Amino acid sequence: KKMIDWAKLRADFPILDQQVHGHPLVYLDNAASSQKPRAVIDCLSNYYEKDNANVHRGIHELSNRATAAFEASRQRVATFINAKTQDEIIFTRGTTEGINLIAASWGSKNIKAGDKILLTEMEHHSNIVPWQLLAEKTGAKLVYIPVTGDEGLLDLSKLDQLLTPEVKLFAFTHISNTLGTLNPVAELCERARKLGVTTLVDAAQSAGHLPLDVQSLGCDFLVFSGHKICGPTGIGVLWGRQEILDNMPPYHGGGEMIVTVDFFKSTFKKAPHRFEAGTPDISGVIALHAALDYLDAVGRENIFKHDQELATYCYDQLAQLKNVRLFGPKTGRAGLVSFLLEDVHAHDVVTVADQRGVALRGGHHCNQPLMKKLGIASTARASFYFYNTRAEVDRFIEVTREIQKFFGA
Ligand SMILES: Cc1ncc(COP(=O)(O)O)c(CN[C@@H](CS)C(=O)O)c1O
Repeated sequence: KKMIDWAKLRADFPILDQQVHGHPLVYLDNAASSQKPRAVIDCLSNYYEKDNANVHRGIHELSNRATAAFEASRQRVATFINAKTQDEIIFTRGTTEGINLIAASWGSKNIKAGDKILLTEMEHHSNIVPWQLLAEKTGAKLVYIPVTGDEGLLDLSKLDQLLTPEVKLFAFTHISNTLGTLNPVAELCERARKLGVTTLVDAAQSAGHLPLDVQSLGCDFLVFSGHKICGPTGIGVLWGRQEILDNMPPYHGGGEMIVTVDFFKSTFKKAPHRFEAGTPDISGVIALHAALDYLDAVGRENIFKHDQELATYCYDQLAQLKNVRLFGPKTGRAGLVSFLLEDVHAHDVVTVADQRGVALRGGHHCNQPLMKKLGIASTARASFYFYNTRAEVDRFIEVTREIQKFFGA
C-alpha cells in the first residue's frame, strides 16, 4: 500500500492556503462543496485558452478537439463507476437535476395512481421533493423507511412491510449528508430487485469518497454532483442501466437530442444524447475528467479511510465535551459529524467558528423532515475530505470549547 503524504496533497489546493478573519482557514464544509486541485483549475483555463468550441456539430479543428475531450470524459466517468458502457452516462447539472430527470422521464412513464415510491427519512430534499411533485401529478403515494433516532440508522426491521410489490421505485441515499450514515446499498438493491422494484441511489456524498461499482451495487439509477468531488459546479452525472434509459422519453427538447425535426414531429437520439438537450457544460465535463483522474491517483479507498479516521476522531473528541448532542452512528460513519451544543443555536456555533477561520455548516442541511423527526430545527456540521488534517480537527475542537465558554454553555 503506497504511503500518502496528505500534507503534500494540500499544496495542490491553492484555496486552502489563506487566512480567514486573521486565522488559517480550516475548511470543514466538504459535504456542501469540495475544493478544487490545481489540475482541475488548469484544465478549465487551458480549455478556454486553447480548445473552446461547441461540441458534436462543428467540423473544424477546435470543435473536434472539444468534442473528443467531451466524449473522453464520458468514457472516464463510465470507468469511474464501472458502468457497462459510456452510453449509460448522462451529464446533468448535478444530483438534483439527475433525480428530477428520472422523476420527469422514467416517472411519467412508469408511475401511476396507487403506486408507491419508497424513500427513507434521511433523504435530502432533492430526493424527496421531485417525488412529492410526481406523486401529486400521478396519484402515487410516498412511503418512508424510518431512521432510528439520533444514531441515524435505517430501521431495516420495517423493510419487509414497506418494500412490497406496490413499490415501483425505491430511492435512497448512499451516505446521509446530516448523519454520516453509510447505507447497505448492495443489500437494499438486491432486496428490491427480487421484487422487481427499480432502485435509485443518491451518491452525492459517496461518489468521490469511496469506490463505486454500479454493476456490483446492483442499482438501476445512480446520481452525483461534480462540485462535491473536486470538480466544477454545474456538472453532475446520472447513470442508468442502458435498457431502462432506452425506454425513457426525452426530458428536455432541443438541439443535440434529435435525429430529425419536422414542423409537427421529431425523432430522437438514443441515450445518452437523448437526455442532453442544448449546448452542454463543456468545460465542466472536461474538468470533471481531471477531477476523477486526480481522485483515482490518490485512491478512493485511501480517501474513505482518511475521511473516516478524521470523522471518528472528531466524533470521539466531541463526545468528551459536556452538553454536546451528537448525531449519526458511533462507528463506521462516513466523513462528517453533526452535533448540537446545548443552549447554543447551530447558527451561532457556525458564526463564531467562522470568526476563528473554521468553516462549518449550520442549519437543516436540506433534511427538514429528518430534523422534525429528531425534534430539532438544525445541527452544526463538520464534513471532511482527504485534504483535511488531524490538526484541523484539533483546531475545530479547540474552537468548539471556546464557543461553549463564550456562551457559558
Ligand atoms: C445526499 C445529497 N443529495 C443531494 C444533494 C444535492 O446536491 P446538488 O449538487 O446541490 O444537486 C446533496 C447536497 N447536500 C449539500 C447541500 S444541502 C449539503 O450541504 O449537505 C446531498 O448531500
